Amino acid sequence: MSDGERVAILDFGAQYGKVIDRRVRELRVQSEMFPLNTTARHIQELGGFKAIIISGGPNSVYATNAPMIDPEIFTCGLPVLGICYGFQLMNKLNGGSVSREQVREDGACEIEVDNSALLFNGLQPTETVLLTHGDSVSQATVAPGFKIIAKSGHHVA
Ligand SMILES: NC(=O)CC[C@H](N)C(=O)O
Repeated sequence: MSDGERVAILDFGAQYGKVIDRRVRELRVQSEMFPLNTTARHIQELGGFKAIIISGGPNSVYATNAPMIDPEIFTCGLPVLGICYGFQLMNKLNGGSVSREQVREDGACEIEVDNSALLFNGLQPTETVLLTHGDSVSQATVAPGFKIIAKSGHHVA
């Protein structure tokens, strides 16, 4: 990205929202955090945004009053990275579904990564990451047109 270009982070209440912000800035890309109800139109009117990140959050997409997102976020032409709740919401709103697992994954967990995917360039095929979720998306529930490029399922801590 060049000067003046930036990433919009929609904050769904993750404890690590500020960490996402800091990590993006460490990549020398400007970022700005917005409340979860920010519209795609608002982001476009501000100008200069080249991508959108949707953070995680404490809710389940099926909970009563689960926070929603402007669906135009997914059609406004900007690439979108959904993390945790953000990813689950993205999957649901694009025709997939989300299921509640018997066992939560919290803490350090091993994940398998398709490091031929651009997003994971430079990572090892197996990485240890911090997870906190009870809902999941699987091959059976992933939205049409989406491709799974990382998966969890093995607790290591
Ligand atoms: N980390 C998150 O965003 C968690 C999302 C959701 N509450 C879950 O348990 O799966």
